[in-house]
Amino acid sequence: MRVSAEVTGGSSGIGKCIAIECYKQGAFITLVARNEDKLLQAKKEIEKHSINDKQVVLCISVDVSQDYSQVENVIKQAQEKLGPVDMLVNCAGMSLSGKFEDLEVSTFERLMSVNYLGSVYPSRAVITTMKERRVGRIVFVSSQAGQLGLFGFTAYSSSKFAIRGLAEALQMEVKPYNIYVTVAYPPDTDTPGFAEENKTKPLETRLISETVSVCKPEQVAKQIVKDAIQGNFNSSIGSDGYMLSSLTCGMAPVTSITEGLQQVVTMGLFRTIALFYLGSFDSIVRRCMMQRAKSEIADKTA
Ligand SMILES: NC(=O)C1=CN([C@@H]2O[C@H](COP(=O)(O)OP(=O)(O)OC[C@H]3O[C@@H](n4cnc5c(N)ncnc54)[C@H](OP(=O)(O)O)[C@@H]3O)[C@@H](O)[C@H]2O)C=CC1
Ligand SMILES: CCCCCCCCCCCCCCCC(=O)[C@@H](N)CO
Repeated sequence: MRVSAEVTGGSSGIGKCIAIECYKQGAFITLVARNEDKLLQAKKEIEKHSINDKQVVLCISVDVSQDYSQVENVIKQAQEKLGPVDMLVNCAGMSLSGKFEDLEVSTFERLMSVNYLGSVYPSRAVITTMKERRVGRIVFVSSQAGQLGLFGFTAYSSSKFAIRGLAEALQMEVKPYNIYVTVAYPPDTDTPGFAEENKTKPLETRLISETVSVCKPEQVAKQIVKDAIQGNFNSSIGSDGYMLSSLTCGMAPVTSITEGLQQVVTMGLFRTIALFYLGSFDSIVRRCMMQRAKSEIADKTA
């Protein structure tokens, strides 16, 4: 049986590693992103990992955040070539950080359209066929910053929180059709997108983020693909990832009795640990503010 996986943002970083991971397991791949050179480059890289000579990597150049009918059309065309999508991974996204008052209003609009609407459109385009076939996996790539809000991420965090609401509601709708939704919450991950983000990241954001160490995209991708295949609603990585997911489970669907029991038992402990983290984040913010005030005074008197 041939399995077809479609990965938005599949030309770079985490998305590319997810595509490689699926390809290694024998899937046919559709990569969706804007830049055609990067798409072709990624296609070549992915094809090195083939396990049989029938496997295909198809590239689609489209902006997932702009025009729904265009997204729907290209996905339809891809499905005509490679068959219906079994797994959709919504990984196209971007991050911009800065203090609330320093971020352009257009940045809020941009992040919401790429990170949120850019996940709605492809999902909306594949869901009807998935429901008809009674098969499917839809993966959303949120972020640890979609589990807690932190300094500098007023625009980014909200776009990543939005994904969670979408995923919870959608999962309740499609579960009877044997379709499983996964939301991934990666920590900082060493990708071209992360390097770009770091160019304008406020000091506070960097110091707070450094609480959790930077992951390799291959490792994040492996975990996401594994959780998606197993039909886990939650996908996280590392001990902080585990604690954050358990602590912020809210009314998220539960995948196993063990998972539910672990959440019940660990809640109080993890909240206690979280209070210490929150205290340390506040003191980072205060320290940075005092440092800036000091250097301003020094500049004036110099
Ligand atoms: N790296 C990190 O630290 C973390 C990342 N994440 C999330 O993981 C996802 C991937 O991140 P990462 O691998 O770092 O990012 P990269 O910048 O390395 O890759 C982003 C991918 O998305 C594509 N893309 C971006 N905007 C659009 C668009 N409007 N339409 C279609 N494709 C688009 C890019 O291609 P092109 O530009 O050609 O369109 C590229 O393929 C993002 O959603 C990010 O928020 C979550 C937690 C941590
Ligand atoms: C029990 C409680 C445990 C608490 C642990 C708290 C850790 C907070 C660190 C948050 C880091 C945010 C990473 C965002 C990554 C991202 O999305 C961008 N890099 C995208 O490019």
